[in-house]
Amino acid sequence: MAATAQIGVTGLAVMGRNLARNFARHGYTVALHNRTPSRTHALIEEFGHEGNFVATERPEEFVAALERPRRLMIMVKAGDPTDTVIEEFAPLLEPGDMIIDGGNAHFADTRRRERALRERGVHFVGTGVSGGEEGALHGPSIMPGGSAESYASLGPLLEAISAKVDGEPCCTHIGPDGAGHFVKMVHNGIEYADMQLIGEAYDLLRQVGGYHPPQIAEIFRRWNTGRLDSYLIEITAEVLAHTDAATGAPFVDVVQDRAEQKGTGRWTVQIALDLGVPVSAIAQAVFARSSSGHTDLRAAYRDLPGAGARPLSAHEAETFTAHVEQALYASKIIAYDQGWKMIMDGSAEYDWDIDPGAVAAIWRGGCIIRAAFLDRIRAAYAADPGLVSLLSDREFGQEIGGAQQSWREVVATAARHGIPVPAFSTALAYYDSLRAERLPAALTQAQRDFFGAHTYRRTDREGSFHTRWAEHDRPEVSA
Ligand SMILES: NC(=O)C1=CN([C@@H]2O[C@H](COP(=O)(O)OP(=O)(O)OC[C@H]3O[C@@H](n4cnc5c(N)ncnc54)[C@H](OP(=O)(O)O)[C@@H]3O)[C@@H](O)[C@H]2O)C=CC1
Ligand SMILES: O=C(CO)[C@H](O)[C@H](O)COP(=O)(O)O
Repeated sequence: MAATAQIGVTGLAVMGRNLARNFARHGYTVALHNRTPSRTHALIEEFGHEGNFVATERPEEFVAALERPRRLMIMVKAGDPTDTVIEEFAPLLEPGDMIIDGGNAHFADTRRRERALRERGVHFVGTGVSGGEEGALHGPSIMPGGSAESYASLGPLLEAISAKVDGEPCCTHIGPDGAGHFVKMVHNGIEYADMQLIGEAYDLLRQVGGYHPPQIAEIFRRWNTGRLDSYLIEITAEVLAHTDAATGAPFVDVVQDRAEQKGTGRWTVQIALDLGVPVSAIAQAVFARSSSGHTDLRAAYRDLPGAGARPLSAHEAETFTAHVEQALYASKIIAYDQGWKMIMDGSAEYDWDIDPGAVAAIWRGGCIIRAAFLDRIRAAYAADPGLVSLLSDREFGQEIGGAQQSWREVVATAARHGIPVPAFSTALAYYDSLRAERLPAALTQAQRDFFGAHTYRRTDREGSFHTRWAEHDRPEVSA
């Protein structure tokens, strides 16, 4: 077989198929492979006219169809299937060739795979891809890791198929080995938090505001023309305006209220715990999904006493809606701030040298969390590349300051009406913890010293100290 393809894609389910079509639509010849050949043939039959494809069935044929250095993209189910596919293709490759894993792999797996393939001279490029099925076809946000050398060869192809904002590609080299998959993982963690916050806003507008789903869809549409302008707000309006054809009920009412997850949000929280980064809004979003699925616990708690929601008057509901918009925006700033802190701490831990402004820039288009807001984050890092927190940026600081009274009103109202708002309230608690002059952490340290002689530091002098709590006069000693 002649080596005519600039890129090959193996794994032709929703993502791989559309990425392959996107490459072909940009003029690249694309070799195709899938474990089950019928998917390859279906793609050719339906979309073969869109560009130059080389359909293959055997791994040897697939590799032989690729120009050197070979660029072989894997779009299969993350986890063991990715290792299976690597083991199948790696022996057929030569030094300088590239394997690009565009699946949602755990970055630790990517680091392991990159190390192993580097020993054979093959570049392994763990690449985050976001945008879902449509994004894959029309322009996703792409987060490649791996070596700078591999990016020099691969970058132009990925940039060509990525989304564009102001003419700039939503793709950049994130950093070595697992950096791309790490950043994609945090993207998904933020995605979980954003979705949970939007869900809480919807619940409040419905149960306290007394609005029906189509009215809430209108509110979201209005918000989508302002500072909350984002893909997730846009699709929420579409979902809420949709009527179920079978029952005539609002579609949202016929969907079971048990949220599922594939794992990237959970990984974000697990890794955040290891890094010691307090991503509390993301964690609450993960826990909210898991508690929604605990039907046994929900049945056990259902009849317990609590406040019930009492809809407000129309006039009060209008004021309340404005408060909810402020609370949603303020909480969103916190969730993104936590995500960025995690990216920067991960970058320091693994020596990746990630550019925080570049991450904001490539998330402005193509990805699920794309939002007008990301351009503001990009601008904040452009103004101060060493920004410790988004809230150190004057504009974000002023905005959250302006929103905080409404935010408190919303969290208090939710508590009074018995509406769970774990993400709104944890975001507010995070804000208040970090701005507090003194925290009860002092008491925690004293308790730890009492029961475990763990020592404490004093406010008035240097050093570590221990109080001998069991002795009568409780003497303090230097530790
Ligand atoms: N769906 C989405 O919105 C997004 C998905 N992703 C990630 O992209 C990747 C692809 O996702 P998606 O398109 O949804 O497809 P799936 O995750 O559903 O994976 C299906 C593909 O994996 C192949 N596959 C599964 N097991 C094996 C195996 N053991 N050996 C070889 N091939 C195998 C299937 O082949 P076969 O046809 O033979 O069964 C099929 O091509 C995943 O890692 C996913 O996490 C990333 C961003 C968004
Ligand atoms: O990567 C994605 C979007 O960015 C995928 O859609 C992912 O599956 C979303 O996560 P989950 O299924 O856990 O909600």
